[in-house]
Amino acid sequence: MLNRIDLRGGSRDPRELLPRAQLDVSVAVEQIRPLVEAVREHGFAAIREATERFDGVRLERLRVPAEALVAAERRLDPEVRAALTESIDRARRVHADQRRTDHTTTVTPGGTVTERWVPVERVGLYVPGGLAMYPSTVVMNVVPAQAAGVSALVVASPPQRENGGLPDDRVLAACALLGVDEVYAAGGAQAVAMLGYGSTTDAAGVEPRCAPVDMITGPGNIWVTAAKRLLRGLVGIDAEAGPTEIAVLADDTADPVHVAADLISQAEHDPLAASILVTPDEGLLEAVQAELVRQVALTKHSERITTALTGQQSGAVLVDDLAAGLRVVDAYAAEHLEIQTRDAREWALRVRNAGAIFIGPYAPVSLGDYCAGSNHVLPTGGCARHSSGLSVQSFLRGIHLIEYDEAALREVAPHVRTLATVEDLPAHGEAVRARFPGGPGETA
Ligand SMILES: NC(=O)c1ccc[n+]([C@@H]2O[C@H](COP(=O)([O-])OP(=O)(O)OC[C@H]3O[C@@H](n4cnc5c(N)ncnc54)[C@H](O)[C@@H]3O)[C@@H](O)[C@H]2O)c1
Ligand SMILES: N[C@H](CO)Cc1c[nH]c[nH+]1
Ligand SMILES: [Zn+2]
Repeated sequence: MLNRIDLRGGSRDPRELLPRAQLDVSVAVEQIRPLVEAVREHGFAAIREATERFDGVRLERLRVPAEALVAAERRLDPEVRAALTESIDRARRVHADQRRTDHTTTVTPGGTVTERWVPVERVGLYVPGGLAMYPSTVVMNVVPAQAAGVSALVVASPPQRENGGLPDDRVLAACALLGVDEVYAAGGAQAVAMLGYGSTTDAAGVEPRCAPVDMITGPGNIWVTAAKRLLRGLVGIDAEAGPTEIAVLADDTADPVHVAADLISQAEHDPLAASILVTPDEGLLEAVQAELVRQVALTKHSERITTALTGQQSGAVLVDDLAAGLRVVDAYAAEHLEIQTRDAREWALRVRNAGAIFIGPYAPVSLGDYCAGSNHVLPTGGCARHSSGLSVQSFLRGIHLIEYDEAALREVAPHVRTLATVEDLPAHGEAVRARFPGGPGETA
């Protein structure tokens, strides 16, 4: 089912040989650029037009009324409430430990630098809702933002025809459970543009407008990811968290039934999702291929799963040994990496590039998607080489406070002046000299 890629005995850079989706984000950026520009110029009217085109919903208003949030929370199925509560509780415990404390370094007597951690003020959280509904993503966005101390949280999620043009009911309920009351029925690139530029909230412009945010986080399909890339700079964004990826590094100890189930679980998100098996064991590879055929036939979303598994972004990679497999998964930098080998933890500690690593037979990616306590908003498309998943840190800025007294500045002044001269920026040196009019020796 998966394309077979044989890297045994080869010496080429695995990055050239590894599968990745053909439709890359930069292509999608050009596709959605006119839409983002339209939202910037025409606000609600452009959002409404795009929503009708892509979501099949005619919007009357963007802002979800407070009563609808309360009602969704009341309607929540008790089992779903219990599961969401558990997910929130575990995520809160992990994210509380990520909080940062201010730190002061005494660089010299009388000279200190303090790093103060300050939350971003107003944040837009995107919660997907196209092929699947994502109340769990409300949890993964909101919990770290609240732990960081963000004061204004705004959620945007696609309107659903079945819910009268409001976002999915479980998504609304999750917002209510977490105390988020500013929620907009908008999806795709138009939602990201609305968050970035702001907009009036209804056709008549009667309701208060959605004020622009300082930062946009959250996962989404290729158009959401493209819009975030386009708005980067105007607003902060987290890592690009696009179509889901799973790589499994496995040896002969792995159970092919588990491996296949995990590959399928993430292919379920999107026809563009990527599932990759990396193994030195040809027997395991064949057994997983057979299991995929068997399990896909039994699963609900078999059509999009088959598209994802047979697409050029997915594959079964044969390597000489686990060390070679490690080089492959490092080059790929998967959003999710499972290690199903002997001494799995040892191998996991050697990995350099991955969004999150799931170790051993009892830590499937689905656990992390919902209830491990870890965050499921993770970098895709190779971004794990330079970025991390969503965390408290994503919502904080470290601001340096520089405090030097007269003696401390005098002591270092010659070095400042030397560097200013080297860079041919003499006014920089003068700004120090002006404080010591007594002469070049920095004596007052
Ligand atoms: N990396 C992560 O952390 C992570 C976490 C959860 C989900 N995901 C990914 O999020 C994605 C969710 O995708 P989804 O589609 O279900 O929901 P989505 O909310 O991301 O996208 C739906 C929106 O896309 C827009 N759209 C649809 N077709 C379009 C087109 N042709 N041009 C422009 N816009 C269009 C619509 O307006 C719609 O509102 C999946 O790819 C999933 O793998 C990633
Ligand atoms: N696997 C997704 C991250 O790529 C997260 C998710 C949410 N719901 C189910 N799965
Ligand atoms: Zn998932």
